[in-house]
Amino acid sequence: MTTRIDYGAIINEIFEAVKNEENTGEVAQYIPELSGVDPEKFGVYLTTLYGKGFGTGDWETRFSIQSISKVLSLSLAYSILGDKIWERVGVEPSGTPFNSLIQLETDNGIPRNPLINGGALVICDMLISELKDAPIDFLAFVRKLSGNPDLEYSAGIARSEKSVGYRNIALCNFIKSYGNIRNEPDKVLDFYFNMCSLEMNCRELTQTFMYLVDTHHVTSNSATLLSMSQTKRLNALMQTCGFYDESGEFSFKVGLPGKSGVGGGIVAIHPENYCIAVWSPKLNLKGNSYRGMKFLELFTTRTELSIF
Ligand SMILES: NC(=O)CC[C@H](N)C(=O)O
Repeated sequence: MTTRIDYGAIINEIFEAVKNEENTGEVAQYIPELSGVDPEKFGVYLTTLYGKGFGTGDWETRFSIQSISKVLSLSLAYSILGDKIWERVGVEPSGTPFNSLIQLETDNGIPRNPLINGGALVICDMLISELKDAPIDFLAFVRKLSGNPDLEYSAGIARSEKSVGYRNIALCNFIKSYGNIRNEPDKVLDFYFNMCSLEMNCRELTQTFMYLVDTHHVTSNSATLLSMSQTKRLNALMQTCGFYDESGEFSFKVGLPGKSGVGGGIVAIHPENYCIAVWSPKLNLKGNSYRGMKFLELFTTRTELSIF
């Protein structure tokens, strides 16, 4: 089915159309180091299941992947601990912003899902307990997954976020008060800020996420990471929770499992078919890339390749 689609031509055409429209929204301001990123950056890359790649615009420029990293830490924790992780974090969409504290009190410190900040902090806590040195081991894991040994955290961005990280510090301490953070909050937060500061370009993102495209384990080394059922579950979580309180909208308009980050990146998966990454730093009011959402909506409409 997919071989007849000229991905390269379609990507270029939609890229030009979106680029010629007004670029609305704002670059994330609350992390000082991120606020200086050029708002006009715009890149796209698609990798197919069998490794063909198509890129346009600024796809070679690395950016801060921020919350997209939450899928990677979740995958690692899931591969180590299996279904035990669901005792400490839920699988329901939160319907609230990514850094919201509001449900945690009624939910006794169990975050609604692992893709909001509270849930990701609990996953970081699990990894600290399980790994010898979580920041180092996690980076090694991502490098292996991506096949790219020179991926790095951005020390500057991690430091910058930590210096104003009041919300995440509050979240981590609040969850700790319910006993759902086992390690020292400072240690958990340091790992979390490092994890979010990981930098990749659009192509590297698609290559890293191929394990979620290859749900039947036909090409990549994904079989060594997660079972087929676990892979499907991760895609289900991205479908329902990947865009915070805009997850319904993303499903409605794009129709793919995906994950966004406040650096302006979005990665989306068409299981058994392709992975696509878009980067454009201006965010809408829900914290998702304005052009990224627009591009993907047009892309799945044009190719008729959403999962629905
Ligand atoms: N949505 C995001 O990408 C948020 C990640 C960011 N590091 C934060 O914790 O606020």
